[in-house]
Amino acid sequence: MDRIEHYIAGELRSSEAWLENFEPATGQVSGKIADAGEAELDAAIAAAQSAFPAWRRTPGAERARWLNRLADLIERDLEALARAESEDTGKPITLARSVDIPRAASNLRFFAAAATQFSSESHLMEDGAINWTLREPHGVVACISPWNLPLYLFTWKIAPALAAGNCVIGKPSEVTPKTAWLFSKLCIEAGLPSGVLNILHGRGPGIGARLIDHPAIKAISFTGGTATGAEIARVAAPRFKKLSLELGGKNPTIVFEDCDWEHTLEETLRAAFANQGQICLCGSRLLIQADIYEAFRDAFVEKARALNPADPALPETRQGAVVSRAHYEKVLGCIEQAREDGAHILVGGEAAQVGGRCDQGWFIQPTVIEGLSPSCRSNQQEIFGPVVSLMPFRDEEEALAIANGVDYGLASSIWTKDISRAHRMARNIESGLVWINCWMRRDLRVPMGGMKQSGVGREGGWEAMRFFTEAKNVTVAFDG
Ligand SMILES: NC(=O)C1=CN([C@@H]2O[C@H](COP(=O)(O)OP(=O)(O)OC[C@H]3O[C@@H](n4cnc5c(N)ncnc54)[C@H](O)[C@@H]3O)[C@@H](O)[C@H]2O)C=CC1
Ligand SMILES: O=C(O)/C=C/C=C(\O)C(=O)O
Repeated sequence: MDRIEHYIAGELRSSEAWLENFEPATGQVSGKIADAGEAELDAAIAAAQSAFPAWRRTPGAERARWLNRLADLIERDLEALARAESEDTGKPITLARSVDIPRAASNLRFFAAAATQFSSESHLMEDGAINWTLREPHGVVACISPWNLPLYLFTWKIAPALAAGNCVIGKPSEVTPKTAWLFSKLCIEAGLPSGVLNILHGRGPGIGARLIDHPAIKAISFTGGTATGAEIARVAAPRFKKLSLELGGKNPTIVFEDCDWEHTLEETLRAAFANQGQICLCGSRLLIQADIYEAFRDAFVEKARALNPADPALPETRQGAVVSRAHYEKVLGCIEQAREDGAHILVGGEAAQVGGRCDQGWFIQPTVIEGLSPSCRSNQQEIFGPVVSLMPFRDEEEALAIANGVDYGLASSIWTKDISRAHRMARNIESGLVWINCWMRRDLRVPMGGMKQSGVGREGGWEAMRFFTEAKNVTVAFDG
């Protein structure tokens, strides 16, 4: 049984209170998680504050060396980390091995490079002055990450924060704490200076709420549900803490009659069901042009039927378990609600039975539904599970009206060979990310984030480095 402890001032540290950790594939307890309280928060803040003066003065090239060293250790331990991620989340081991853990290392390497390239700007004034814009780290910042891509999103936040010279209190999801705990052991092995990074485990409404409220926290980067994002904004905004909120989505996948058929089928299936539909970028509304609606629907349903949930530890598994009992019940409840609203379930619609060691696991059949109006609950609320809703559309105008007719605006994908149409759609669609003939092709340099209730601010590339710094402009007059 794992005993998952905090990482404070360069050491592992436990708590009086403990939570249980579960393995979604078996539904069994896999370990205990220390649940941080006031004392651990105070210790972590004190450690970060005392590390900050030296860390902010550490040259970018040296901060980069630390981040690269941690990336090396992640790559060395890829197999163990992938296994831990799969056990903790229920995701297929193959996905953890090929996506989650390599991306965690890439995040660290990417922002290591950024630390060496991020520079001050200057602007000459022709009447005899020069502006010199400094970018200074905030001090102690909070990085709060969710359970769907645990180490991937944890490192996506802490890497730019550290690269920019901040000291960090990381708060991984209490649902999937394991890889952040293994990462803290790698930080100890690497000898990362004490207090530069601290990791507190525990309940969101407990230590998470305390953390965002703490006056020493100058900026908060959060990824998770929209309701939690709203609560964080309510607490943080009146104290003028800097906020980056990456929240939910109800993303449209828009398939035109001239799409590349096989490629579109494969990729829209992946967009709907990757990680059991538990990625904020997943395409949970599949809009299909009327002329091809029935043929595309039938081919899509056939492919979805073949995605049998199975033991995530097996290398051939493509669909694993959903992350927790609570989430399993939530998703099944959403399917029930769709039924009540009159949905026609084309495939799935039930819990999936996976035998053997997974007999008690939290598996849901990949589910495809149709027949609901764009405005009904199932087509408006984020389900965040293996459920996709199909809707026909006549033309671009109707596709845009459906696509934009939700409170979210995170991601969209457009499938057509007509590049002019693709550009017109991209211009008019309300989402922070638009993919044309691809889905989730990630370039770490691009701004990543959403419009409307999908969030505030952007992550990635220079956006992240700017978020984790405060601009200070110095104007120097000279005799021209
Ligand atoms: N990126 C995304 O779009 C994600 C969306 N979700 C959505 O959110 C729904 C709820 O999932 P949850 O696990 O409850 O996610 P959540 O948004 O509550 O949790 C994300 C992180 O926030 C922390 N947290 C929770 N309450 C907090 C508070 N008051 N102050 C500070 N930190 C807090 C959690 O401990 C966790 O580390 C899901 O059903 C799903 O629809 C969940 C995870 C990721
Ligand atoms: O940055 C990415 O590649 C993916 C981000 C995904 C999320 O933020 C999410 O699913 O919550």
